[in-house]
Amino acid sequence: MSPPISALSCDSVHVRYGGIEVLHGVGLALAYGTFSALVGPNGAGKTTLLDWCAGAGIESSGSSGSLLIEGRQASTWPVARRALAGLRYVPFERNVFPSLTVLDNLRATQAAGVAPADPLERTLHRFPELTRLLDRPAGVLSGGERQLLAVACALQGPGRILLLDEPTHALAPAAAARVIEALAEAAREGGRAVLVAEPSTSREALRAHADFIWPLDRGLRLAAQGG
Ligand SMILES: Nc1ncnc2c1ncn2[C@@H]1O[C@H](COP(=O)(O)OP(=O)(O)OP(=O)(O)O)[C@@H](O)[C@H]1O
Repeated sequence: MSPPISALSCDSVHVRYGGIEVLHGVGLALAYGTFSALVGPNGAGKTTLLDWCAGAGIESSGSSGSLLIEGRQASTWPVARRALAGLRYVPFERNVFPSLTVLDNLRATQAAGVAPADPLERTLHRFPELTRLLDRPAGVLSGGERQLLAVACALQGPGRILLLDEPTHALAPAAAARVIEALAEAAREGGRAVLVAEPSTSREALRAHADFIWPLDRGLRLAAQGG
């Protein structure tokens, strides 16, 4: 019997910035229905790896590696094709439309004609902080409010493979726990493949909910833990 096809896997990923290699042949694999964490200290290369998987502008910087999305070689695909294949990337910055209101950001992430994966009422129940902000331009939100909105948009949207760079940054412990629980639920109950990059496993909710931890340090990945 052949092994199950990963939602997303990458292998032998090398990335260089201006001749300096910062990822030295790393890889990971994500399965639908699982919640994973890419964990490493500042400068380990977490953002670089997520950017590379999402095709976010570093393809031409001297990088190489294999990327499979549902078993199809996707490393040469442009961002839009990766998105059509179900990949949704929530970068650390510039993760909302600043000139649109919070409500319009939430609407904009839904696919036309497709019921949202997470209806608006559920999103607002999950993140009640957003309710009083619905008419406000996203560009004036605080860092934590913006993170909540970015996560809510990803949960509402149609993406089945979610990559999120430090989604709990700037959040108080209780809100961070709700974000992690919501993402873990999207994986377990929604059948999505979810990967968050975080600097450590100090958040209790992350330790409690992560099916797999992928440690990354100085561009080198150690063996995955969990499963
Ligand atoms: N555009 C760039 N040009 C040159 N070097 C870069 C660039 N972006 C990142 N780097 C370097 O690549 C290495 C990995 O950075 P990266 O941002 O991927 O790490 P990280 O694990 O996400 O760190 P953090 O937790 O601090 O966000 C760092 O040494 C960083 O200085």
